[in-house]
Amino acid sequence: MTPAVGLRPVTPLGILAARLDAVCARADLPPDVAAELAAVLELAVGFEPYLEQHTSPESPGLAALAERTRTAPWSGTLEAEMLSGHVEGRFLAFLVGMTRARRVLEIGMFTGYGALAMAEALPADGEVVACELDPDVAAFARGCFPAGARIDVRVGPAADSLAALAAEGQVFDLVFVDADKAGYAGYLDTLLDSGLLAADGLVAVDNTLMQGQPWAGERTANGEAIAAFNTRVTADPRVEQVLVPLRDGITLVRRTPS
Ligand SMILES: C[S@@+](CC[C@H](N)C(=O)[O-])C[C@H]1O[C@@H](n2cnc3c(N)ncnc32)[C@H](O)[C@@H]1O
Repeated sequence: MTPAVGLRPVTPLGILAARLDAVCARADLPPDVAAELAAVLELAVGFEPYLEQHTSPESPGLAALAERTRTAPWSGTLEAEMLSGHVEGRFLAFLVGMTRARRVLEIGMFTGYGALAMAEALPADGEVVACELDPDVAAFARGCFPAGARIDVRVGPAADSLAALAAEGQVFDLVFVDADKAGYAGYLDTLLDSGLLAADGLVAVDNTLMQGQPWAGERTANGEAIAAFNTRVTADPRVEQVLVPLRDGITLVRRTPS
């Protein structure tokens, strides 16, 4: 996604472009190095806008939700950059359509962009259940959803919501995991072990590139958590997976065919 004006880059490519831009601005570069760096910068800067331009547009409801999120006064651990956005939303909507999902679960809703993108792609009898820890952002999301959006919001720690959903006997065809990174391994175990994930269900796990931290530079706590999750899931014989380099990385996971 193209970072909106004022938003800091949060994808490996966005960070790469910003760092290259800073290097290119240096006045002490030899002309041939400056010319080569400028060409590399052009490649990096144009990549994510090109994806946006060649992806079907977002619905008016999603565009309005994204604008309200960008202009809201965030504080604490929540920030506008958390929003998944146009290209990722379209990707999630494609997953709903391709898997013919009727029941979708989101773990980590924020202002509801991913939840609404998936809900828009559901058949008439489908539903999204979206888990969110923060009651204020859950209320913000509810205020953004159009009438009849078919999104059941569960407020509280996702581990508790998953236990409740499992106790209710709920089963999901598609699950989007996008909450606390340290919780990812536990969420995947619960989905696989509790019956929450349909036998042929698909799990999409967000931020599995975590701004490049698993393989480059220093790691934050989130970088450590994602590196450990990636190592664990790759070695897990219960599942097969592919890491799609969209935005900050989305790993698609499903049970290994028997
Ligand atoms: C990256 S944002 C989600 C973005 C959203 N999926 C979208 O499509 O725009 C992560 C969200 O997970 C929530 N979260 C963090 N820890 C959580 C937990 N333990 N249980 C439920 N939600 C949690 C945060 O409050 C935040 O709103």
